[in-house]
Amino acid sequence: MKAVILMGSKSDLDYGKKVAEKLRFFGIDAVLRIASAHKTPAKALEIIDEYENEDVVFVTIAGRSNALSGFVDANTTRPVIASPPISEKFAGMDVLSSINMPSGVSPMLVLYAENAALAVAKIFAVKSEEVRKRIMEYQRAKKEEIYRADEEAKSL
Ligand SMILES: Nc1c(C(=O)O)ncn1[C@@H]1O[C@H](COP(=O)(O)O)[C@@H](O)[C@H]1O
Repeated sequence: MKAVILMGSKSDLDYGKKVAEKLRFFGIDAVLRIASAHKTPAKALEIIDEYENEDVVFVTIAGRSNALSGFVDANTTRPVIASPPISEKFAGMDVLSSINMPSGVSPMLVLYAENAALAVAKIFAVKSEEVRKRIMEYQRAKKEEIYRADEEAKSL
C-alpha cells in the first residue's frame, strides 16, 4: 500500500511533499519521483514499470500543460489521481489540460494536495479497515471544525 507521487518537475516538490504529509495521516507511505512526459518520456515509463507489480496508486503532479497524467494512466493498470497545482496565470486555464482525455485514458482529477491524499486513502480503504478508520476520524474532525466555527461566528 503505497502512493507514487510523480511530479513533472522539481518545482512541484513542495506540492508533492504536502500530498505525502497528508498521506502519512492516513497511514499510507509515499515515494516522491520526478519525470516529465514531455521531456523525459523514457524515464517516466521506467518509473511506471518499476511499480507495476506493487499495490500502488499514482498521484501525478504536473503544472502548465499536463501530459504526464494521461501518459501515466495509459501505461499502468493502477489508479492515477491527477492533481495539478493550480496556477493564477492564464486565469487558471491550465487545468483544462487535465480534463478532456482521449478514449481509454482515465486519470481522476482531484485538485488540492489534501484532497488528492484523501482520494488515495479512499481507494486503499476499500481493502484496509485501518485506513477506513482514519478517514472516519478525518471526516469527524472536518465536521467539528464547522460546528466550532459556527459557535464562534454566532457569538461575534
Ligand atoms: N506538465 C508538465 C510535464 C508533462 O506533462 O510531461 N512536464 C513538466 N510539466 C510541468 O511544467 C511545469 C514547469 O516545469 P519545468 O520546471 O520543467 O519548466 C511544472 O509544473 C511541471 O510539472
